[in-house]
Amino acid sequence: MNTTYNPALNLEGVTLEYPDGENGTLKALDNVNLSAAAGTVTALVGPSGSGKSSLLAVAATLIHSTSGRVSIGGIDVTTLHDRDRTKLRSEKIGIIFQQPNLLPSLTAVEQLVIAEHLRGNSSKDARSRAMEMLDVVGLAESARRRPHQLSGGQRQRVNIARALMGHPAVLLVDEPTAALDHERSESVVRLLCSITREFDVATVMVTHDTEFVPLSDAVATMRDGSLTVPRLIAA
Ligand SMILES: Nc1ncnc2c1ncn2[C@@H]1O[C@H](COP(=O)(O)OP(=O)(O)OP(=O)(O)O)[C@@H](O)[C@H]1O
Repeated sequence: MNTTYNPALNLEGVTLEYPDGENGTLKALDNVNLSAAAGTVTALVGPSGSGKSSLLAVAATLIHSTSGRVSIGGIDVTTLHDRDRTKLRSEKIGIIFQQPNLLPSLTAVEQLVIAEHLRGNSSKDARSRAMEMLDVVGLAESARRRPHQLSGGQRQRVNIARALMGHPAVLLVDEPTAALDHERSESVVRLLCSITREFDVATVMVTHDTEFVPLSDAVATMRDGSLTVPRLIAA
């Protein structure tokens, strides 16, 4: 029996350097370790410029770390060829940015169906799964609305539903409440927590709203590229 435990997302000794000046480098991530298990939300906090978005971009396999290991479900992505990494990203990772980036001319359900087509899945099931995911985020009644007919909170819910379309194992969320008022922010964070449990995904959420941190399972702080060991939050 194989008893090896592989967290959904694992970063080990990850360092990321950006070129800075003529010969210098800037260390945006400095020996970062982070492990996120399925069904849990890890909140990532820290001052501006501390490296939070860099960490998400490396975890999303959108940029290569300078050194260290990034694993998704036990697969070391740092050793994969570009095509395999792109495939793994599309099959395992859902990314939610602060701005939903919806296409203005498409209805809510079409936003989800087109994402599935871009993923190479043009099956007829895409539409029924899209309706299902809109229902999960409480927008079944708004499936035929276009972005300008939705509130900011509803647009962010479409964004979340779209990220769920590909059955991700890992959800990476960057400031999901940046454009929302307090009430809508809280309901979006609560929704992210409940889908994390319902779909058994590992969610890492960058947030400046420390008020909502207690809704997550653990919190880790970035400071000058270094990450503290995540602290568990009592239920
Ligand atoms: N493409 C880049 N090239 C060079 N330096 C970069 C680049 N992207 C980010 N940085 C630098 O890396 C450091 C970390 O930036 P990052 O965006 O990850 O921080 P952050 O914690 O997400 O900040 P914020 O909360 O303001 O979004 C900063 O010093 C930033 O200036």
